[in-house]
Amino acid sequence: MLTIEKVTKIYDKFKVVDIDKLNVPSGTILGFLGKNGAGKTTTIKLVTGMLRPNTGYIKINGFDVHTQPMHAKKLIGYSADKANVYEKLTCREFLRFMANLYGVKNSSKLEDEICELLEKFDLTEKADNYIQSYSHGMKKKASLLGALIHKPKVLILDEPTDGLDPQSIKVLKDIILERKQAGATIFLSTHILEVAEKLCDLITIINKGKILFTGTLSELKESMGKDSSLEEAFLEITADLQEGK
Ligand SMILES: Nc1ncnc2c1ncn2[C@@H]1O[C@H](COP(=O)(O)OP(=O)(O)OP(=O)(O)O)[C@@H](O)[C@H]1O
Repeated sequence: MLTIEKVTKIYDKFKVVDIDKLNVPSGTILGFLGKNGAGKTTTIKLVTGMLRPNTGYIKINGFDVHTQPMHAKKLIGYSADKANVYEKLTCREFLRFMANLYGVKNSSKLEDEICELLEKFDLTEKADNYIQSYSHGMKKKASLLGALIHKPKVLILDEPTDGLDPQSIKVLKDIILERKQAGATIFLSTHILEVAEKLCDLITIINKGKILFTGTLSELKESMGKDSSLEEAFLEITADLQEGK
């Protein structure tokens, strides 16, 4: 469960994030959508505790990210928009390191889980090569595996499909659905509306730091008063704001 309450983040006197309330229950995938510069990455950095809000609070399964950071951060798996990996490690070493960081001890079970994830993402052959030698997409996959290896209760993914090939996108979607079935909370930002449409239980649209809509896809269509696609609804909602309607 993820709770955002009265959170603002101010840069140069502007509120780049100004969220009154957002709840993502356990066992739910929320797609966080918005135009470039809408405030998605800043919100994600606030949720992961990398940034401190000017006002308000964020809770992960009831633990405040800023006043109880160890309890809250232990529950989070995070993959950044630009792959957050240690390039001087091999991918296998990186995954062991990430698991250990979150309290998972070295064991044959962990080694099996690492092998399984590497295989699913087609990284087995290069698993013992340094990440610095990887392509952009391979680094992104390593970063995603680092977020998944400890089976976090709350998974935060910033542009998770960016740079991935279609096979890996399918594998990632299946893993996200499995984690949801297991009761995880998944918060993902994306510009790929097809990903949001197919995968997400809830959609949030943010613009200029403020949430314009949160609900299911059918509620979004209902609010538009017609049977529009997510793309049409997204363009219409954000265009209205641009024109100051
Ligand atoms: N460190 C910073 N200093 C000043 N302004 C910042 C800083 N970080 C972000 N901003 C501003 O905050 C706003 C939101 O940026 P953010 O990166 O959260 O957008 P985004 O929705 O993730 O965009 P994109 O889809 O392009 O990645 C932008 O106007 C950006 O210029």
